[in-house]
Amino acid sequence: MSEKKTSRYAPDLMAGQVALVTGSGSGMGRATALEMASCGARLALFARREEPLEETAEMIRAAGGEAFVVPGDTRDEDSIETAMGRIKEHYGQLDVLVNNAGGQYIAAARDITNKGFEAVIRNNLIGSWQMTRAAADHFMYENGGSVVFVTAISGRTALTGFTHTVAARAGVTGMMKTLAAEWGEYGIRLNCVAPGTIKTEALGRYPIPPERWKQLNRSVLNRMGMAEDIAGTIIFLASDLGNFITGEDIYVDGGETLHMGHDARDMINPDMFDKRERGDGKDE
Ligand SMILES: CCCCCCCCCCC/C=C/C(=O)SCCNC(=O)CCNC(=O)[C@H](O)C(C)(C)COP(=O)(O)OP(=O)(O)OC[C@H]1O[C@@H](n2cnc3c(N)ncnc32)[C@H](O)[C@@H]1OP(=O)(O)O
Ligand SMILES: NC(=O)C1=CN([C@@H]2O[C@H](COP(=O)(O)OP(=O)(O)OC[C@H]3O[C@@H](n4cnc5c(N)ncnc54)[C@H](OP(=O)(O)O)[C@@H]3O)[C@@H](O)[C@H]2O)C=CC1
Repeated sequence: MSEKKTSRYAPDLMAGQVALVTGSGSGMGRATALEMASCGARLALFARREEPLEETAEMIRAAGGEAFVVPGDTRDEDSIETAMGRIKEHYGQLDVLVNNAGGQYIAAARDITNKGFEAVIRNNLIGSWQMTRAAADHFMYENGGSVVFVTAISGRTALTGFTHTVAARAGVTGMMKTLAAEWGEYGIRLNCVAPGTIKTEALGRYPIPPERWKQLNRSVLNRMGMAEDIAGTIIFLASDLGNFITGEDIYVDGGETLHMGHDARDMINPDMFDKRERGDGKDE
């Protein structure tokens, strides 16, 4: 690794380890891949679009790390098998899987069709299961490993307009806990990171005007979450720092799920809400 690489963790924290990060062409997946590389991990980058993945790989290589691209769809078993085969060929091992790929559309529950519900379950629950099962089959039953799932605020709170994805993410959490109980004997640790509202380009795809994000940002820390906030937690869980942690579900949401029934400070000084940031990935 060259001197260009910077990390908040020790530069050899993940030395000798191979990590597969899904959805690593953008947002939190990219931030995680970059920081894992700066900790000495060798990366396999997985998503549907090759070009953004190549950009991430280039960024890693430019910083002196090692990465290669395996395009695929978490919903497609064949592409997952191909990816696992290529990782075996290229690195001969897989120690860490980050199931970060996902997405959904916003809709009122009464407007979600069965087909639409199923599409979101496939993208966010079944896709993660398929990746995890394949990683265990090909690598982790034999050598152990660590799996981190990126979910979303679910379980602790309702999120109207997102019934399908809340169901999927809560499903991932239940699956993770059960697998953690079953697979401890193979040395496989599994955990979830549940982001709150994180400032990535993805939020800009929602049909709301930028100024509305200030009001929607419910973090009590007076800022939006950043992709790096999530990356740091994923690495903590995936690496040896989290060696005795399995079956955990960590919310990284700036206190968004603290559930203030009503914020009475608004009656004392309404100006204190002015500092909230917009969340569509762009500047004010
Ligand atoms: C106002 C916002 C307030 C937010 C408050 C803060 C909350 C923050 C927390 C949010 C948590 C999550 C954040 C993020 O995930 S960021 C990511 C942003 N999302 C995206 O980037 C888009 C992701 N979506 C997709 O990739 C696809 O839509 C999906 C994979 C989910 C489905 O694709 P697929 O190809 O499998 O399915 P089809 O296109 O064939 O469609 C099948 C049926 O699904 C329904 N559908 C699909 N898209 C939509 C849509 N945009 N609107 C309505 N319905 C949709 C539909 O029934 C389809 O069937 P038909 O084609 O027969 O109609
Ligand atoms: N931003 C936020 O506030 C929150 C986000 N989340 C979740 O966190 C994760 C990362 O979010 P964020 O970085 O913001 O979003 P992005 O949209 O930037 O990243 C998601 C990535 O997943 C990939 N992807 C999506 N579906 C598939 C699939 N079926 N197979 C393979 N790759 C896929 C996409 O790449 P490609 O299109 O090339 O396949 C994309 O790069 C997502 O699961 C998201 O739903 C959860 C809570 C809040």
